[in-house]
Amino acid sequence: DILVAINPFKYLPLYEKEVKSYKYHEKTKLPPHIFAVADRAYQSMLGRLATGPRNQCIVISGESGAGKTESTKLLLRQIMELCRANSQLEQQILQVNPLLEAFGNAQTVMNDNSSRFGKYIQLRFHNSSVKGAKINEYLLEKSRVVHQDEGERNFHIFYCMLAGISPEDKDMYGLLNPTQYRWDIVRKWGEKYSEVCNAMDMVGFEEQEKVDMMTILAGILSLGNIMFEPTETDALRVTDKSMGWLKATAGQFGVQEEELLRSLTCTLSVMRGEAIRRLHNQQQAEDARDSIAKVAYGRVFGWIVSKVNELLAPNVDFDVELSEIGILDIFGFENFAVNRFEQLCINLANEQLQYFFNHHIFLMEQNEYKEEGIEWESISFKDNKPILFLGGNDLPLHLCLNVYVFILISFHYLCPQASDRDFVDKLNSKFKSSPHYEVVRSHSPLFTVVHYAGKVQYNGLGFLEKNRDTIPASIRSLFINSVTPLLSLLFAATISRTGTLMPRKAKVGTHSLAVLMEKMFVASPHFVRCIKPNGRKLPDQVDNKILRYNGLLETIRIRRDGFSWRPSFKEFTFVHLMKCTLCGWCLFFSCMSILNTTEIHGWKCGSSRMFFKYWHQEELARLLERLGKAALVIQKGKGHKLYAVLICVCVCVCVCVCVSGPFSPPVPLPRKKKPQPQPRSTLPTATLPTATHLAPVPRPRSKQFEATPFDNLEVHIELAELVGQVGGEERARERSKKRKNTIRWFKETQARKVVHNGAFPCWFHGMITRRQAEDLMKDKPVGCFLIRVGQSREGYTLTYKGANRSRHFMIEMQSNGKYVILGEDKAHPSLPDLVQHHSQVGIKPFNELLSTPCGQVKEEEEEEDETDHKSRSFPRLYPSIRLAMREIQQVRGNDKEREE
Ligand SMILES: Nc1ncnc2c1ncn2[C@@H]1O[C@H](COP(=O)(O)OP(=O)(O)OP(=O)(O)O)[C@@H](O)[C@H]1O
Repeated sequence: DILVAINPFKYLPLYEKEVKSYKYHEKTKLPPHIFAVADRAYQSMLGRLATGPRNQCIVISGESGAGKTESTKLLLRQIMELCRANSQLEQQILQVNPLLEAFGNAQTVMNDNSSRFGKYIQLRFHNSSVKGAKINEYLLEKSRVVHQDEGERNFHIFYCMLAGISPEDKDMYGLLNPTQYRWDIVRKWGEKYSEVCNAMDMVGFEEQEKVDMMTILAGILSLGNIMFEPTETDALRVTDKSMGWLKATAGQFGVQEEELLRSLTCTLSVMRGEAIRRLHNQQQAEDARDSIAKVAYGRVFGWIVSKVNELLAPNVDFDVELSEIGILDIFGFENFAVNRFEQLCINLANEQLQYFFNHHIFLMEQNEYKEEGIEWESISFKDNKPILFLGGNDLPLHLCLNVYVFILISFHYLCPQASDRDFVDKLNSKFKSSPHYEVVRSHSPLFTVVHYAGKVQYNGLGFLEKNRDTIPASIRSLFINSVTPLLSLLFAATISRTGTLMPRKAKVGTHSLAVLMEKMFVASPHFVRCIKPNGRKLPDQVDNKILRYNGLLETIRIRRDGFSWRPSFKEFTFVHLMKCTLCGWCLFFSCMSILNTTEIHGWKCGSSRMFFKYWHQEELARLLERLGKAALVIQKGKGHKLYAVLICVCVCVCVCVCVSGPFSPPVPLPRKKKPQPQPRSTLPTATLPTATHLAPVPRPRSKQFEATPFDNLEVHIELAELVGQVGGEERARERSKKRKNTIRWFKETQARKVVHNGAFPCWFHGMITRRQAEDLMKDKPVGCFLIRVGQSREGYTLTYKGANRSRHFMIEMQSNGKYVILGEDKAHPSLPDLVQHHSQVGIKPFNELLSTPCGQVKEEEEEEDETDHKSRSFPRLYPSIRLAMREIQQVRGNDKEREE
């Protein structure tokens, strides 16, 4: 199937809850929808759509601003919805997009939120639940950090950071007002910053890592403000005004100021064992400055991606086989006023994708009709192979090297001294007679490529340098020796040909688009073609020519007349017979006889495979399901009672789960009446029955760890109850061990964070049981809540008094020390923060607010907790950053005075 998605450029109520819950694979009459693509990919991966289980890939294409990124987000959301297992991993995966968007997207003239990198997201599943995710990123447009054409902006993260950061953090990182930076950073993106920080917390970044990364970004901005001037000798110097910026950059990058200056103003090379120093002229120094910024930014981005991959790696044994759904969202086709190296890469990647599409939809399909003897009137299409590949070679697609890439690489190896002009001359002489290339007569090294989507003129200036993309060894070793471990790690790592950060040395000649193509070729593809209805980004307006371009009409024709599902006889009988075999039916039936038992029409039979229209697959899946049910009834009748019992048990469990809801307590089993918990005078809150007694007993700070609300009577009673039962002693010992461990974990790692002004907040009830929590809630108003420590696991549970019963929410502890209510998308640095947040933002699924703390008797004093401040992370060279910033402010002050 191919989904044609037209960008509405306005809100449409198409993605609401009820639309999400449609069962697309069960209903054929539903209109086309991006959620249906998600559903089809998910069900096909599980082998539920009358096909065997297979890896899937969803290819999203279209020009810049056509809606690819939005479609990717909707696909991800829906797939997560379909495999909903309420695990934190799903929320983490959803947070990856805002994170990558902040660092990899920017405003362009074509799109206010344009992806400046390509991504292939691999979602990994075991059975029906998601187990991990991996992001592959391609060709980040790093040059944007130091240069933007008119109407274009820098990466979003810089705006977010400067607009959203608190004054204290600004001081800590060494940042000034946006207007103080030469690289354009003036727009306000306040809220986005907290969104990005939350995304990092949710995914699992450590606090110190975040601080180091933000400090590097601040360093990139400071670096941009370093200016040079010539001296009487040959050497260059940094202008007086920008000396402070040099110091700030050195502090932020964690390197020596003199060494940074040296690497900007000269190049060191070793010849025959002798070190030779070559002084830079002003242009070379500025180029060195810009290239450090580009490389540092590119590596930070690569690190974020590899960190995300590490944090979202599947946590399963190696021998567990995982299935996969891949989603490809690469930047769309681009044609700007000036098109550079980056545009050529982007457009060639799009060309390659178009070829993949043509290959699947037109070539493979029509070839199959011919080979299998199906009657077919051939549909012509615009083949873009000649634009892409070296003429006449018969290599498989993923091994073909693009002609331009080929020439660039050969230039790089064969003529290291060649200029950009030489490169364009070479292209001119090689392709002058090609219908897909036009020579441009000009002093500048210009050339035109006739792409599948239109003509684009490129400016070859800087092509060879950008293709080399190397940094001098002296700069590399400067950063490897940085006191900031993150920077040192970033520069010690190698970078693949497309810019991906590789912890170990990349294989020479890795052609990552080829690897991607290889992955996609072995998966079942689903295509989403995004269409930009007009170039003015306006809703309700469609330009006439839109439907004619990109071969859309031919695509629609082949979909209407063709057969999108073409299983071999073996594949078809495997699915339809094997399933039936389980119920003892139709063991030796052929494909034909299977189909003859149905009322499905319009399919065709080739010499080795079947040919079906797109709707046949769904109809067959429905028939199969009906057969499966019938088989169960028969099995029951034949005396397979065990099956029947098992099925009944499953149905009962499902019904129970559905009735009780995702967070509701299990139906309480009748229990022996227990004695009411008795208060222990020396311990606070946990076991005390009335609100007045629930007030925390303030204690001197030094004693806080001895006086946690633990070891209450109820625990001992429960344990005592177990002793005396069969195997009870063993179980009691086990439980007691678990509790002791949890208490130790709490005292050692948590107590400090929960304590406020020397006491535990009154909503914190220590280690009480679920039943105790519910008893405490009995007469409380709706909105009342408490937090308790898990009895057998290191973590917390929030008990909430809902409209007609108490609900229990697990609080997930992330590896980076953050707290998240399971299923929520906001991470919090502490439990008090979590409580504070959810007193204003409702908890899903009923949007419930925490309004009354259970046991609250007195207002908490508004005093800042010192422990909070002590545990903060700081940039490594914080004191020198402060000194430099003071110097910069002083210079600015002096300038102002002089002006006045
Ligand atoms: N389904 C949609 N509903 C409403 N608005 C949409 C939708 N899809 C896209 N848009 C609007 O169009 C803008 C551009 O979409 P998007 O960023 O997804 O384009 P793109 O194809 O990914 O572009 P690029 O290749 O430049 O990254 C969005 O910022 C949004 O305003």
